Amino acid sequence: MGENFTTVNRANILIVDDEPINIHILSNSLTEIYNVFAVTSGTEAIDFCLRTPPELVLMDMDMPGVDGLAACLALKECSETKDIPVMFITGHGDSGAEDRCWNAGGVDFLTKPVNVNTLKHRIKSHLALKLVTDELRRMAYQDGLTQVSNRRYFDEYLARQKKLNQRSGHSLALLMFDIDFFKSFNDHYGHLAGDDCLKLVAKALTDSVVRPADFVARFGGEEFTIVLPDTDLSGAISVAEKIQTEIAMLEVNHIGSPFGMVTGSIGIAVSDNTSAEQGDLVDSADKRLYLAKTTGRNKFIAQ
Ligand SMILES: Nc1nc2c(ncn2[C@@H]2O[C@H](COP(=O)(O)OP(=O)(O)OP(=O)(O)O)[C@@H](O)[C@H]2O)c(=O)[nH]1
Repeated sequence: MGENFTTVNRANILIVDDEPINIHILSNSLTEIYNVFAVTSGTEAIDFCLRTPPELVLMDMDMPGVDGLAACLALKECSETKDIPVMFITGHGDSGAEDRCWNAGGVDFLTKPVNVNTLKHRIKSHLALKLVTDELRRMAYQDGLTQVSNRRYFDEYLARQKKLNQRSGHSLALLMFDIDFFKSFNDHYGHLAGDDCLKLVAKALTDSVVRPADFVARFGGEEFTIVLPDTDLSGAISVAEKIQTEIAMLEVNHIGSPFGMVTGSIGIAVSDNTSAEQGDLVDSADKRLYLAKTTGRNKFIAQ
């Protein structure tokens, strides 16, 4: 004994098994260390993971209806659940069954009856690995200064939303936001104050959007983008107004601006089935941002 299994304290683990007795055995050996949840079918597992993604899934292979392999494949195909590690636990010890589990996207394979000690070690190791990969993924996709998503993630997210938007026929809105007279802000208050200002603006932008699919990213320098899925022109305009209010509420003094305070300009582009944007959404939003800049700043332009 003396082994410490709590590297990832109270991680959430989902057990998927159609036999309550198996759930009972596994859950009894893990509840002291982890938050253990259980469902009895592949369909319930997918629903659970979409609503409250656990850190790890222990998946039975054979289940009536959607079996473990199909459930794992479905989890791997969905962007919200694809990074949840799935460990298969099965009565089949043959290499064919094992191959099917790995091919479905499983990260591990244990045969019944499960050796509880082995199970705990394997879980601990997978959770430690997930912690590191989650952190690396976060660093790869987040802007280090403002903590909002970076340009790389924005490109991926927008491409994904465009595809969804084409399939559903719903509208997709994009806002480009740029701080006004930011060069003179840096020149007057210094670069560190400029960095603080960027952080405040990023927070104000994040506070301006409410839906889970709404997305804020730093496009580069003092320019940010906001992606609003399933949002039409009037929805995009109301978000732009909210952004202007939030930025005004920051009350950051800016002596080099005619407005006396930090403000921003916004270009809005919306694509939908009826009035598809000519060309690229980013390009359209950028052109309108430029127009907002050249016609006074501290405003938004939508068409
Ligand atoms: N502090 C700080 N400044 C940055 C950062 N990234 C870009 N900038 C500054 O943002 C300023 C952008 O200046 P310009 O592109 O001339 O735009 P502007 O002064 O805001 O003028 P308008 O956009 O026309 O209102 C430059 O001085 C950059 O150095 C950053 O990460 N931190």
